[in-house]
Amino acid sequence: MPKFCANLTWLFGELPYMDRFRAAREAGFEGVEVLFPYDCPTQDMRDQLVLNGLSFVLMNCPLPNATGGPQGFAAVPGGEERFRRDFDRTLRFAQVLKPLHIHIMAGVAEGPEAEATFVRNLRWAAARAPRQGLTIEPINRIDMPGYFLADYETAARVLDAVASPNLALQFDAYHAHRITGDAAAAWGAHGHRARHVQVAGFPGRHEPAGGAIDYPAFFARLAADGYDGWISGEYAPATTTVDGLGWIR
Ligand SMILES: O=C(O)C(=O)[C@@H](O)CO
Ligand SMILES: [Mg+2]
Repeated sequence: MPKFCANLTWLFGELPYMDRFRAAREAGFEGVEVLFPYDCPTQDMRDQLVLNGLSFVLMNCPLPNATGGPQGFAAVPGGEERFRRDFDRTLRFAQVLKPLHIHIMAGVAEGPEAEATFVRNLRWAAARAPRQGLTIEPINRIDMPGYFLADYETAARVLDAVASPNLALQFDAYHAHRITGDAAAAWGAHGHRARHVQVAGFPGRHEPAGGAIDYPAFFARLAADGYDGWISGEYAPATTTVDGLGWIR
């Protein structure tokens, strides 16, 4: 049985943030992720997780940049100090929130020097928090122009170079389809590196149903491959969140 979790940054947006935890539980989810859980009282959020018996699956590093500047510095040459400071701040939140994974964002950069910077920073982070699950995620450059990590071959090289047991691939089927044109084939080639999966329909990034990605087949493939991590709904509901949850059944 797949473990589905709800991305509360995208789902249940009809509700105030703190009410989304109970709504997710009532809708049948056993886990949630929040991309940037930084601007709410951390203990209140922890209480919601415990009260509703929810696993906290994932959060992002770094904190959102309130000045509208770049999001993520892990692959930005010259941004090492900023990356380390941000990572340590994320770890302080993580001590309370206890996420299974922290997704480390690469930021906007390009070229071999950026890749070398990414590897160095990830090695540092993996050693700094050896018991914390960490992920990196290829994100398509149409949605995030200039984002460094925008293909699976680079992700594979970086993961091999870092070679740390607590760093793995975050496989977002929506991005995979936009990057490669075939999410299922990308999973076939790279899914063995994944410890976290996110899903959304293509091309609209609504519910994972009825678009270009055959999700019933994709979920069956994950199960056949022995994937036992979480599958997160990270999409913009086409109508209301609850009305759109038929895909889980
Ligand atoms: O954009 C995505 O897809 C993500 O998973 C986010 O973590 C990026 O903010
Ligand atoms: Mg994603």
